[in-house]
Amino acid sequence: MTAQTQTTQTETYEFQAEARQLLQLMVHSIYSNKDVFLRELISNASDALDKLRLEAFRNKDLEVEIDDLHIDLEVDRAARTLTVRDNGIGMSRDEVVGLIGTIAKSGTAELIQKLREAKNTDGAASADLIGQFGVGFYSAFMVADTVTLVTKKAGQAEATRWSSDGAGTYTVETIADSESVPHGTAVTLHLKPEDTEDQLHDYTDERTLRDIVRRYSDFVTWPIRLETEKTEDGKTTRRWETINSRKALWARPKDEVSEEEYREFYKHISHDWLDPLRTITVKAEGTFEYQALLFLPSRAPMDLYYRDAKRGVQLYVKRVFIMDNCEALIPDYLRFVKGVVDAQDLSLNVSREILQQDRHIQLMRRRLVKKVLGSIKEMMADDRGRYDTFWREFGRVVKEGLVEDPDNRKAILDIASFASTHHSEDLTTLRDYLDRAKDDQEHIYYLTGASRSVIENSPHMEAFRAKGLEVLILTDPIDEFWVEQVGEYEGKTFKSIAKGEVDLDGTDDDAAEQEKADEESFAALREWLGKTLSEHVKEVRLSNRLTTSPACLVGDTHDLPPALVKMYQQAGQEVPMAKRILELNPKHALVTGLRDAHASGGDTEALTETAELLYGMALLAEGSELPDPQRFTTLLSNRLAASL
Ligand SMILES: Nc1ncnc2c1ncn2[C@@H]1O[C@H](COP(=O)(O)OP(=O)(O)OP(=O)(O)O)[C@@H](O)[C@H]1O
Repeated sequence: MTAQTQTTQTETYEFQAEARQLLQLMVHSIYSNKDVFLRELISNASDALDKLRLEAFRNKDLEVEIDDLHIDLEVDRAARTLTVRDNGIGMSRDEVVGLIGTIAKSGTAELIQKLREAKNTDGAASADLIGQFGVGFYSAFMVADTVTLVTKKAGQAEATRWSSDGAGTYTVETIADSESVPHGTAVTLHLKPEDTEDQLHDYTDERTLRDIVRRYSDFVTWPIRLETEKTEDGKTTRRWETINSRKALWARPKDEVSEEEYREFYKHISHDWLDPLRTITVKAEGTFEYQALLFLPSRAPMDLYYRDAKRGVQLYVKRVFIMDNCEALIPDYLRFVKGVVDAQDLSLNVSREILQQDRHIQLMRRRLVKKVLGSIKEMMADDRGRYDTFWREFGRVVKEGLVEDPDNRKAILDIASFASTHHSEDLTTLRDYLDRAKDDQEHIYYLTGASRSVIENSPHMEAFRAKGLEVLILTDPIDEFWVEQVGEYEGKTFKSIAKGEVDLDGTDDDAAEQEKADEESFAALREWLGKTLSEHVKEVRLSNRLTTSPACLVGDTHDLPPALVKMYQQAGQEVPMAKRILELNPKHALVTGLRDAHASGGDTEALTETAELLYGMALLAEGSELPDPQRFTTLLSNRLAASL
């Protein structure tokens, strides 16, 4: 943002690049339902009133009147303007520049990139994308050519005027006669001409405004007022009329609230433009009374995986807004849940620190978590399609709970689903996995890796495929952590197929005899290979998990898997990489050939090179990196050249 011109008081600024790009999308209206601009402006005004009431309560020196807080819609039909005015907290000049001229949200750049791509192909897709983000104030430019904002921060003397046509720049000036400006914010829209074909309605029309407010903002706790005209006996009078019912939705009995009201409330608090996937209501009576109205969104927000991702639950105390992003109420792994919790018996002065320690709050949090997990479970049973959408969007985050929240492990595993070798696309629950398994199967087999195809083609999978045993395919980074910690589900232990020995079924006598013979005939090779590859592996043994590959690498049961070690190392922790075990397929020609060449005292250098190649191939087959790719390719190309 750079100041280009400067008069005594008016400065022209450029919008931050990302803000400019988003604005352009607004001006060119990628979103078909333009009425929602009013919801966004009312929502901002309502937040500003909440903030002022709280500030006045906390700061007794702030001399402001808070008995008559409201949002006014003012219409000037002749000038074709609509003003949304609140007498809330207002903004200082610096805040106007910082808050309105820039977008400080994580993920903005990615969103714009995606929007650009989607816009070229599909308008609906881009509207969907913007829905995940919420553009708030900027949506005014869908319906207005010019937007002017006059604001004065409560308790300060200076008032500021901001104005822009939504192109590259905006102006900011300090108002000379600041005294006469009341605290709060007035946003004036110079409306574009009506164009019903483009769903651009006449926003100076009383009926239109009433309808939009009733539809989107009825439950806003502050009065939304409209100046109406009445002609009686030839005399016209004007008066302010409150046009929203102001009923706090969470306080009303569930059966008296329509689905649509819940949906609009969700959009009001979440700034999401899509409908929620599920609505969850909680009511607790007794010594600690509270009500909660929570929602599962239908789409993951852009910033879900950023460190500064906010939690979506707001805390109210006796209908008074206290704070956004209340981390004491909902754990990190449910950070996507949006909603409101209204507690009766807390002080309005409650701070984040106090909340963290409050025993009642901890109990409340536990109950909310149970309710959310329970609701997901219900959705799994009664609406599988919705559950699948939910899990696709949020499953990765929910699985963090397996590590973060040991008390709810079972409940989380109950609602989790996983890719598996049972089906190429559909996910499976653990319950279904166990139902398909043979009664005597003691383990839930899994393999972690970078992608489905790497896992499916890994040599570790061979014997399991041959025996028709189902293996879970775990590809999310978080999977590496929880499988290590969770241990079991319904008495069956999780077992990595790349760790420890496998004993897939009782071996018959013939097989046992064969095994014994193999052990003897490969003993010398194993010993020699163990020495030759000692830098890389701690042991060489015969495998019964391979059918087609010559060799694979496996970990000891209690070793950390290499991917996990790498993650810890990237996070700056010193964790040594444990050497693994090289398993040989005694039926593979390369392995028997190597045994024979070694037994007959073949060229040591050539044998050593073959050993190195064998180790390298085992790494490649499981999708790991080679320690020295250059050397591997040299050895391999020499071999290939010699064979031609
Ligand atoms: N009427 C208002 N009174 C006081 N501050 C306001 C008002 N309108 C906007 N703001 C400030 O400007 C900021 C940006 O508003 P904007 O509507 O663009 O985004 P938002 O409401 O924070 O989030 P979202 O993009 O999800 O709607 C707000 O967070 C608020 O601090």
